[in-house]
Amino acid sequence: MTRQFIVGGNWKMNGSQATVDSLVQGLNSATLDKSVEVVVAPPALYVAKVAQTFKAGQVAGQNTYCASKGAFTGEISPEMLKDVGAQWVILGHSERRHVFGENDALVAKKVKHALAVGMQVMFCVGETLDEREANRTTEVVFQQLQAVADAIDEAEWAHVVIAYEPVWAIGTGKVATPEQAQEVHAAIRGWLSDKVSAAVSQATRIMYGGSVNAGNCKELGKKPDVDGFLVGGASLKPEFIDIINCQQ
Ligand SMILES: O=C(CO)COP(=O)(O)O
Repeated sequence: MTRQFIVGGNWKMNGSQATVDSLVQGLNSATLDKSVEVVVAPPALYVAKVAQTFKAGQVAGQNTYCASKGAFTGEISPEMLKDVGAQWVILGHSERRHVFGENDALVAKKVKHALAVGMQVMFCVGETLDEREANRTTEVVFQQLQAVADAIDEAEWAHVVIAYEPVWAIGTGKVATPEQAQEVHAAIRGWLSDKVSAAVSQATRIMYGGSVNAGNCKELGKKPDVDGFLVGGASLKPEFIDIINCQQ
């Protein structure tokens, strides 16, 4: 089963109208590997603008709430993202979990709602350093997966990409080794086979995220269960193009 390689740029809370324009222009004019699916996730305020101007791929929101509308001050719905031209949303990012206190139950509700609306979801999982050092990596990741698996139907996995982002590797410059990434990706694929289905296990793409850059992407990308990257800091720099083209 060939899974299309996917590279996402999570811009997090960075940029301005001017820098967003120049990032989009840079990607639009670059020569990108056409076999790679590219998705960029600008801050919510810039999603509409990027959806209109970005020609090199698709656009994601970085978060949404689990309701269509209503008295939820400060939140946006997946319907709103879709309305302005985004097809994707990142959910369960470790910064949402650890800085904003989102738990597995809330993340699962958000995934369920975004899928019901017809969005594609990048669903993030990953362990903290303490959890890794206590040999709890797969226990934590499987628990995060289980919450979503309990909330969605087997067919809905077709619209989910899993992003394995070890918390200790995010924004720290400490990248997982290709072997560490492969080990967890293979465990996630095994879990999908046991708990969802063999077909979903084979078809679901698993991206790696955490200090990916132009220097380490080639080796990570060679691993059989690494189907792409979710890139933070380096997605704001010209090297994002090298990461997209890492398989050439
Ligand atoms: O959180 C990430 C992507 O969602 C990874 O961030 P960095 O690439 O900056 O480590």
